[in-house]
Amino acid sequence: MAESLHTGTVLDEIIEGVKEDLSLRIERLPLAELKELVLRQAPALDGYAALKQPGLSVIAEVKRRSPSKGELAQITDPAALASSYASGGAAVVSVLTEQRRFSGSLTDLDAVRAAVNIPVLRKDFTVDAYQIWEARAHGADLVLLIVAALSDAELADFLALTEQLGMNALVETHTEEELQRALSLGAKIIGVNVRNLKTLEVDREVFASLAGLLPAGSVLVAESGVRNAEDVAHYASHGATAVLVGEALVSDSTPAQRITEFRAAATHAN
Ligand SMILES: O=P(O)(O)OC[C@@H](O)[C@@H](O)c1c[nH]c2ccccc12
Repeated sequence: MAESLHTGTVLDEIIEGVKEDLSLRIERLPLAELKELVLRQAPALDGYAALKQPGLSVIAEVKRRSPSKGELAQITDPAALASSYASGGAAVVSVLTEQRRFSGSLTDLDAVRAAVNIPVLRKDFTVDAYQIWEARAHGADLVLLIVAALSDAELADFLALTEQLGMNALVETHTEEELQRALSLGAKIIGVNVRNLKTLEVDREVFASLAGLLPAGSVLVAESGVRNAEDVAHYASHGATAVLVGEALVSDSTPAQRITEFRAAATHAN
């Protein structure tokens, strides 16, 4: 286990709850049965290709609440929200499935999967291979792997499993050390979360400082704290190939237009 798991941070607390909820699901549906469901799924869509398209890609998130801000929006119809994201030109829809802090669920993931034909990211605190099988069983094409929550051995295992399942991983980093670990284990899609998950503080400058360390041509996602087109232009000018946006989209009355505006802002930044 990573050292961070013993220090009592927000991340540690979230993961504790995730593990408790997970053990109940495993009791209800053992891994062998879950694997049967995966066999019945259509093959995963290519999330890497979707993010590598020319221009800035937007990963638009279905996010009900957050530990730092509480409820963000009353999302009564996650399928309709996801459809509007797709119509605005989102490359990928992210669905938060963590229940205790983010009020997400696999039900939200199912609804979104049925509503759109672009790649879907299951956004959760992945600490067990079971969650990756589960993501695929529910039609997700990508999963989030948070480097701060995983040992090298776990990260390597989980990357291999996503590949085996035809999926992609968004590998989230926040420090140079985490970035180096992600790169040395062969992560293809790197995320830089400007929010520190141990303290929940946002520092947008973290993005530029880590982006500069990456080889040219990397698929690089700027995560968190996108408030407006200016923030998007800022990340794009520092090398983001994609931005991951939650709050600014769920709290907007016209999210499709907002996505179109974000994509245009990046064109001007380069
Ligand atoms: O709502 P925002 O500030 O646009 O952030 C979206 C996304 O980056 C954030 O939800 C996030 C990034 N990494 C995470 C890991 C777990 C849970 C949530 C997250």
